[in-house]
Amino acid sequence: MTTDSILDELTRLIAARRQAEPDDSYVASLHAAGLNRILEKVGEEATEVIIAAKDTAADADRSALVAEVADLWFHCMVMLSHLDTDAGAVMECLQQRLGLSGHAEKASRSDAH
Ligand SMILES: N=c1c2ncn([C@@H]3O[C@H](COP(=O)(O)OP(=O)(O)OP(=O)(O)O)[C@@H](O)[C@H]3O)c2ncn1[C@@H]1O[C@H](COP(=O)(O)O)[C@@H](O)[C@H]1O
Repeated sequence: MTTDSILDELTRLIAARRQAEPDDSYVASLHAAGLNRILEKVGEEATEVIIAAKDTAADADRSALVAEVADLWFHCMVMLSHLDTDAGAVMECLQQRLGLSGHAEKASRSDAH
């Protein structure tokens, strides 16, 4: 599977699981618990990414870090779905930024002020 198709498939799965029974689906249980619970999970997973990155710095094995980033991306995707958008919108945003230096973008914002 390509990276694009994995993201598309996960986006489709997450949208479909929104209608499932919370007992049958982790995604449905997050929606049922509500936005605050989803945001709590995003915060927890972000913290776990930071801890894994610190631990990884002195280690050759990146697998724990990669797994924590996967957890964070997944929970962000559930958050986007809960708020009626998806990873496709984020990809479009990133596509528009391709080739635009972060420094140049920031300078263009301060010029506008
Ligand atoms: N990619 C994921 C995925 N990544 C992580 N997780 C779950 O996210 C949870 C993360 O939990 P934590 O790491 O915080 O550990 P925990 O101890 O369970 O956390 P607490 O809830 O106790 O705080 C675990 O239950 C993982 O199984 C995921 N659950 C589902 N998916 C995808 O979503 C699809 C639909 O899932 P269901 O809705 O469960 O059918 C699946 O087919 C997968 O493709």
